[in-house]
Amino acid sequence: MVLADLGKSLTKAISSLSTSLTIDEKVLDECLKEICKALLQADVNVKQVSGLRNGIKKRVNIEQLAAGLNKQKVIEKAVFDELCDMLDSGVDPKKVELKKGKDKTSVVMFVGLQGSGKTTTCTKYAYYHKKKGWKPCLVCADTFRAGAFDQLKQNSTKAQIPFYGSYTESDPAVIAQQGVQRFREEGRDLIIVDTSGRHKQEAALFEEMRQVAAAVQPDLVIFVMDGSIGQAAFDQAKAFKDSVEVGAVIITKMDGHAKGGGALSAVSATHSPIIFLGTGEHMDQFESFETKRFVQRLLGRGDVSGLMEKIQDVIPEDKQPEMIENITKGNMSMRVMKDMFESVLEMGPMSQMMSMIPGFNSDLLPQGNDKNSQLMIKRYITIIESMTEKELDSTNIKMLQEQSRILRLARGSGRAPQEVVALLEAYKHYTKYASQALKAANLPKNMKNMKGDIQMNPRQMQQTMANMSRALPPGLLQQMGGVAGLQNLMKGMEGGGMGGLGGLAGMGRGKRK
Ligand SMILES: Nc1nc2c(ncn2[C@@H]2O[C@H](COP(=O)(O)OP(=O)(O)OP(=O)(O)O)[C@@H](O)[C@H]2O)c(=O)[nH]1
Repeated sequence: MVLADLGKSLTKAISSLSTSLTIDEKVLDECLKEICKALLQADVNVKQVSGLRNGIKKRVNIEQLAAGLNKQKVIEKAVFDELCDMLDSGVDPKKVELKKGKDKTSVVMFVGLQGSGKTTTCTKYAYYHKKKGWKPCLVCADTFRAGAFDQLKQNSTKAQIPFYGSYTESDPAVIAQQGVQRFREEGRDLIIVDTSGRHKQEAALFEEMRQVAAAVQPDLVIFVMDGSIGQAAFDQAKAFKDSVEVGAVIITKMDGHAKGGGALSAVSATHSPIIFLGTGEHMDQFESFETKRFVQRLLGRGDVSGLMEKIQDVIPEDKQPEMIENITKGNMSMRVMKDMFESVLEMGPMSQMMSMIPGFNSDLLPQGNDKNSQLMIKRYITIIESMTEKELDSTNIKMLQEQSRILRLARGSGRAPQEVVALLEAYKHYTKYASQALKAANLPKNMKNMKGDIQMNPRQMQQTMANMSRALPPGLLQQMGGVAGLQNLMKGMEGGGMGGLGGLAGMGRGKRK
């Protein structure tokens, strides 16, 4: 999970309240001390930390709290609200959201220092929008770094996104203008322009940025910065904002960097909205940022809306009702199972998805296991691909388990017979428990509502996840810490594992966007 350590420390500090017999000023101060320590360790600026502390104290006046009020819940809510305030730039991210329109082309220009992850992020941003139905394309206006052209070209080929660049033209403004013109003529609706970086903020970089901006007249300028620099992000973000009209910020390298929290709060303090976070080197390690959802996740409450958004991204809308209905009724064919596996692969790393589920702890997935589970799913898909049409559409497990069939499938897919057996076992688990899980969550109804509110309360979510966990293929279950790991998890979800934040339950049911 993003900022896992900070999240753990905050949750621990809040949970400590539940172990005190009475919550008085002293207990509150102790809890606040731990919260402040965690934030300072994440490199959040001292002034901001002390502001947050005072803010919580103001919101929670222990002496004046009416008797009978649940003090712990009042404190939890105050912590949540103050963290949201600290990470809120004051600018509504919706204002900078790209709007799709008939015959409309949006031009987005990326700026940032060298090595900040700008080029990687351009492709992630293009890929993200491609999955949402846009027709993105990439223009390389970075003539400063020799390898930039090839890097962006390679990335765009991998993501199957059109690319424009030049080995011979040395003026970035000219390349940018030519690329934008070409793609406008081709009817692309999102043109992303990657610009040069420099090792440090210098006049030449800012001048070049202004020239490219004048040439392409961007609808949005996105500043990309490296999250590992912590609170130093404030000066950097401000310098870019003062030199070119920065509309939004993307913070990269939020995976595994202790200082990420500092970077987030520092950028918000410059009043620039953060719209995405980079959480790894791969194309799908990219998450949209929304303050409340982020804080919910930070405090172990998951991000159900984000998870639903991901599911919606990968399962075509017209296929959703049919797929959900089939699974709910327990009529899942191997063909549907293959669609599901493919969707899981597209959704990105398992650990990222897990961290969006309330109460799930990213620690449950041992490091490096994302790759193993993806590999296993790919093998299952290979086996399914060697099935006949009749087998693909069958829901008759007995027929699929015939020995001669297992051997034929193993030969046809080049996999071991044991792997075919494992796939059939996984299929059995899925059909049984996925159906129960969807019924418990009333998903067929909720799928229809997804554009609006998500009507799943935390208890339903726990039930759903309990069933879903049982539906996991045995190998995958093992990688998640086995049955013991899951039992711990479920216990945690029922008790303080949701960060002891059960009282904030209603807040999870907000709007999607
Ligand atoms: N761990 C991690 N690495 C990242 C992330 N984003 C980018 N990187 C890596 O950071 C390094 C620099 O990324 P680039 O995209 O080449 O940086 P750049 O800002 O375009 O550099 P210039 O083109 O020289 O300006 C590469 O090794 C990327 O793989 C991220 O979110 N997490």
